[in-house]
Amino acid sequence: MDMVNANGEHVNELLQAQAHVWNHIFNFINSMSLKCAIDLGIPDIIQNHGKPMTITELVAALPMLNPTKACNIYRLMRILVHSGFFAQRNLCNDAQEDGYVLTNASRLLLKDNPLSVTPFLKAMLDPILTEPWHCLGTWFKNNDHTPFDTTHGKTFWDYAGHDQKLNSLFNEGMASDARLVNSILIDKCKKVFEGLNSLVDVGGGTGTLSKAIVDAFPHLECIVLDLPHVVANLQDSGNLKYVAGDMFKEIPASDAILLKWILHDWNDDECLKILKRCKEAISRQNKKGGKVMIIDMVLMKNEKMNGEAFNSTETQLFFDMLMMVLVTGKERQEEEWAKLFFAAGFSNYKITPILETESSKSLEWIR
Ligand SMILES: C[S@@+](CC[C@H](N)C(=O)[O-])C[C@H]1O[C@@H](n2cnc3c(N)ncnc32)[C@H](O)[C@@H]1O
Repeated sequence: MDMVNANGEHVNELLQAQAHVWNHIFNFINSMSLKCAIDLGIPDIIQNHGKPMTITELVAALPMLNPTKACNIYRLMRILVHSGFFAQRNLCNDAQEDGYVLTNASRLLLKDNPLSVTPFLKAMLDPILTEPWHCLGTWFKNNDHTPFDTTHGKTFWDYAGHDQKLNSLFNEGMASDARLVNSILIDKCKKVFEGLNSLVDVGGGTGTLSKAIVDAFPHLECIVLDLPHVVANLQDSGNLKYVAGDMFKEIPASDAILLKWILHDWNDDECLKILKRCKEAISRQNKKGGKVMIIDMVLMKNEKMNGEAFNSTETQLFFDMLMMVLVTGKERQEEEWAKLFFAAGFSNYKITPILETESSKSLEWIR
């Protein structure tokens, strides 16, 4: 029955609104519970058990668990079952017990999974990256470039250059995403690499994607250009070379340039500078022009955002906010990308969808 309170408000609607607010207030509990499960090694323990694992077995297998906390593990597991990271299966034993099993999402968090996203989770949920979210409101009222700068007094890139912990966490997080993209990109976009003799992976991190490209196209000479603290101590091997430098100053000459998760880190003016440096690098190699390959997401149009694909819309919006809080970048809709490409002097572009949240844009530049 639809009850109305003394103020004339519909009680059901009021309660739904309250639940909506509460769920958003407590959204961080999902991330932090997941982080805790990773800290405790729960996905790997369940995987190694080889069959559905009862709560008693799980508690017994958790290393260093304080015995007084053992009675709380089922509460952590309950919320993670609710959020889809574990499922429960009946063990068909006399006790009619349930055992925990992994889901597709927690399989992606296993240490031995070559596509594990755990390094990305550890980087994104480290307090160095989560603290700036508390400064978002302050940042809207001050002159700082990013909430990260407001919190830490320096840019994200400067911080990583001076703090080995953030440098490693971030590089490993990026490498884990690159591994997942590799597994799909090289097959789907083979044609893009055909006919190229050289490639510079600008901001290529520790070279995970470039290594896979060189393995798939052994004739290709590939340079990974990144900041000195990222490529220090990395060994060249075969056709793959590391160069320490600044993409805003100069990019080594090449037939083609790869920009994976670079342009979304920067605002439009900064992106224009990077794209111009890319064009210069290509024209030094080949007067006839060349190709810039961009791997980034294309934000869906506003009218589609409230449509059926709620999960990928939310992922895209999360990434866009992340770019605002940590760096000076943003996620872009196709029109925004096109404006940028034409402003930088490119004559054409082609978009190839890879994942729901990522796509590869290849820019043709013909002189
Ligand atoms: C979001 S990460 C992407 C890494 C890699 N492309 C990937 O997707 O796995 C951005 C990269 O740009 C690099 N970077 C930032 N500023 C740079 C600059 N001025 N010159 C060269 N690289 C830079 C960072 O060190 C970092 O490795």
